[in-house]
Amino acid sequence: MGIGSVSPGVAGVLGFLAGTIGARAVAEIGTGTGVSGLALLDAMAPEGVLTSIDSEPEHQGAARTVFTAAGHANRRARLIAGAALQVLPKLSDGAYDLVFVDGDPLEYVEYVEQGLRLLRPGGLLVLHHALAGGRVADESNEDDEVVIIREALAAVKESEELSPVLLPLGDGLLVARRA
Ligand SMILES: C[S@@+](CC[C@H](N)C(=O)[O-])C[C@H]1O[C@@H](n2cnc3c(N)ncnc32)[C@H](O)[C@@H]1O
Repeated sequence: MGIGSVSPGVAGVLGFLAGTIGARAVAEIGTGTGVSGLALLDAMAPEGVLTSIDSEPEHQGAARTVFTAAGHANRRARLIAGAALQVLPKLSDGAYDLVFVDGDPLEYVEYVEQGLRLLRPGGLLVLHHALAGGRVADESNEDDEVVIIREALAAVKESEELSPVLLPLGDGLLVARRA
């Protein structure tokens, strides 16, 4: 899956979701070069803050340049360099309106668990690559990341706190609302 940015369609849906709920606090796993982050910042409440995690500081440097060029003040993007599974436990319970997952697919089960903890009631969990380009539905495919994504989707489906819909955008975008 690499470090590719979200597609324009996925960026559009992210912006639509963040704008519709008037998001003031968004957490993102996988800053990359800032394509999804920019869509979120553009659509969030004017003083809203994006907290975005990436293990590669140079990716975040590129994202910062994009955010600044678009006119977003530094205080609106809290970029945290580090491994997601080390950073996420330090973020506050129930403090986020939307959590966007676009990090390491091998960690998706833990991201779902952490995302649920971070979201306020009514908040949205959004998982990129949820269909892994059709590989998730191919029962003969047992690649590690595909198996883990299936486990993450099962955890979302089985959670009594999450109501999911799966959108055929990019290589699958799962949106789940926390009760
Ligand atoms: C698909 S890219 C994110 C693209 C970004 N959302 C965008 O639209 O521009 C995935 C990013 O996750 C980061 N990443 C991968 N594994 C990670 C981990 N365990 N912890 C934190 N970041 C990670 C990579 O460095 C990469 O920048």
